[in-house]
Amino acid sequence: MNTPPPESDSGSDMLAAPVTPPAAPMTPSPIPPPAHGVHCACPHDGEGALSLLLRTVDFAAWKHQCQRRKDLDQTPYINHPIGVANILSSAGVMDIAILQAAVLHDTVEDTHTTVEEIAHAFGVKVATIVAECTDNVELAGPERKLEQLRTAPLKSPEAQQVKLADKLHNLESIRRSPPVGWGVRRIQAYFMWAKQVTDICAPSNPALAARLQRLYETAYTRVNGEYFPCHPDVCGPLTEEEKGRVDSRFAVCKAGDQPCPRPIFF
Ligand SMILES: Nc1nc2c(ncn2[C@@H]2O[C@H](COP(=O)(O)OP(=O)(O)O)[C@@H](OP(=O)(O)OP(=O)(O)O)[C@H]2O)c(=O)[nH]1
Repeated sequence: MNTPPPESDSGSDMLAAPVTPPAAPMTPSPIPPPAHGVHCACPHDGEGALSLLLRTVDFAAWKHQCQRRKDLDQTPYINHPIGVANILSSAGVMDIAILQAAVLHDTVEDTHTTVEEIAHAFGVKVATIVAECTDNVELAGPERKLEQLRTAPLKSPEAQQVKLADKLHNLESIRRSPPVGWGVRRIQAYFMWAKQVTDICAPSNPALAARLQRLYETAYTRVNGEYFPCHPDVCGPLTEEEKGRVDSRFAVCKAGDQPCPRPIFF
């Protein structure tokens, strides 16, 4: 007895179509292949801005996948570069190369990525901005900070805008949830140094500069239950609105969520 052909829900003419064996199932790999390493050329022919930006975010997420921020909640590192790009875009920056450079700005400094790799994947303009935003990691902390001050006026307006957004994101995250172990003095020292850098870069994007100025004038942080001005020289008195903001660090957590109990360092 002949067995009937398997039923199809795709209409009768599908029954007449030649049967092709199903493709072999893909073996899941523990680590997905770095699509960005396979794809090259910059940008891909005909690639739209949205696709290009997503490819850039995917590349950066891959590179930062093992890294966490220094805050108590051990936020995934990639939140920072995405946040920096979002600050620029919400300030009206539409140059896709600047947004891509923002997403990639810490890949060379903090991962094994090279400027050449970025140039290959995303083009020379993006790679040049990223290189300008990359500190010389061979310098010790204080020298690196002086070097940022020395080089800030020499940077392109594109790189200066990324620096403004980078600092704004770092400062806002310090205000909300300072890195583990940072006391008031360290927070204030970071704010004072950051202001010197952003004052130099301010003309590249007045809207971002104005946001930073507001932050310097209003930001407080809470350490051991006490409120302190983040920038001791320019900050005004503590307002109720600011107090609420400082206290809102758990606002993004759902009820029952806990911050990571133990710092993880990579
Ligand atoms: N605010 C904040 N910063 C964090 C956090 N996690 C990591 N960082 C990074 O730490 C650096 C600031 O800490 P510092 O003590 O001043 O720098 P250092 O560890 O490299 O010496 C910043 O990078 P940088 O390259 O040294 O300075 P920048 O040029 O990005 O400002 C910032 O991106 C976090 O949770 N909050």
